[in-house]
Amino acid sequence: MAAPKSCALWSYCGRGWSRAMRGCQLLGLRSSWPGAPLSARLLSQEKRATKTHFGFETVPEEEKGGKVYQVFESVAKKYDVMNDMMSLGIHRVWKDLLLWKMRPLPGTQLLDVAGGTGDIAFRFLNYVQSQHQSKQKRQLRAQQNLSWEEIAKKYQNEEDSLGGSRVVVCDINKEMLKVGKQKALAQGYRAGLAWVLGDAEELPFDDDKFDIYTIAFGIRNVTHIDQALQEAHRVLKPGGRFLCLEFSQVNNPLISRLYDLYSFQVIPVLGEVIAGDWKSYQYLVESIRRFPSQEEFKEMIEDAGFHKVTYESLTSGIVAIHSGFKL
Ligand SMILES: COc1cc(O)cc(C/C=C(\C)CC/C=C(\C)CC/C=C(\C)CC/C=C(\C)CC/C=C(\C)CC/C=C(\C)CC/C=C(\C)CC/C=C(\C)CC/C=C(\C)CCC=C(C)C)c1O
Ligand SMILES: C[S@@+](CC[C@H](N)C(=O)[O-])C[C@H]1O[C@@H](n2cnc3c(N)ncnc32)[C@H](O)[C@@H]1O
Repeated sequence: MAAPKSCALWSYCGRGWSRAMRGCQLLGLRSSWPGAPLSARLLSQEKRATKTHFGFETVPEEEKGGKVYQVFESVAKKYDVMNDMMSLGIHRVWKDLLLWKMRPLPGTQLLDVAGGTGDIAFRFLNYVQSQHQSKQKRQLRAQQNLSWEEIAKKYQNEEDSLGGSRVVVCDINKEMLKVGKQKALAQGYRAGLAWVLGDAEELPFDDDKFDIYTIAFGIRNVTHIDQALQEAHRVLKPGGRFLCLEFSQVNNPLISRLYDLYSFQVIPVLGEVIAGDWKSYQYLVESIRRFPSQEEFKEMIEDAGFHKVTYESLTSGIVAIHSGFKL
């Protein structure tokens, strides 16, 4: 597996450090190389010693990104079928609920980070298209004197059918995006949709670009969650909304016992049987247990500068949707 080029960038913690590293990269330098300035080498050694978690494993920070990349490269082709099997289709309801919470207005510019195979983007396009069609129907009913040609013209323009709304799917993994693009082609999604390879911790977009930022089942995999949240804040327009759908903490002790049983005894077995990949699904359930609780995550979102942060737990807290605004 070839880790993405931006792998070296995973070994930073703050923005300044990231920029310095990027500068070194552009100059073809690495801070660990003997030719690099002493201060950069010392910082690099310090960073190398910083540990994080990959599921229940403790790993050096700079290794986590590569490991996560491998997981999703490995599961990409079976990803959608696995989700339906493991969740008995419930993940579809959770994703629909995210859209209902979002209620995008005509002309919404959405960025779906860690968008993978496009589930959120396709739901968004369906939603805005049906909203726009209803609006057009209402307008047509009000303009009874239009000719048939004029009516047909209104329905023909594909770009127009979305009322100016657009979605950009951004994901770090080429294989996940490849599967997503194939799905889009097969299901006839073309207009208003773009696919971008990029890291949630260092988004390849200008400041104040998007009305809504979504991340579904993605942020748990990011090495520096605080950095990803700051990036979300940066790319949103003032007034823009952050929405995150992620596994969370089950508070009912009985459900929690059943959930643990299902997670640890069933999910990796399904992973092995269906996708031939026990390890990736073991990582999935372990990473869920490592993720902060609803309240802790809410605080992290507030720390990144978001206001009016709220959350809603779904299915007894198996997942939660967090929402916040950039003011
Ligand atoms: C590598 O990384 C990943 C790979 C991926 O493919 C996906 C993701 C990201 C995840 C998504 C996009 C979401 C979709 C994927 C999942 C939901 C899989 C993860 C699943 C869990 C962590 C477990 C929770 C699942 C659910 C609540 C869905 C519903 C499932 C059931 C109700 C289980 C029913 C199954 C059986 C009855 C089969 C027999 C099971 C046993 C013998 C074991 C014992 C099990 C039980 C007694 C029942 C299980 C009970 C629960 C799960 C709790 C029920 C809770 C309530 C009803 C509130 C990715 O990062
Ligand atoms: C469980 S999938 C979620 C896909 C999709 N959002 C969904 O709900 O089905 C997690 C995705 O996060 C992506 N990912 C992991 N780390 C990332 C990062 N640092 N930046 C962008 N995407 C990342 C993975 O490549 C993968 O496609």
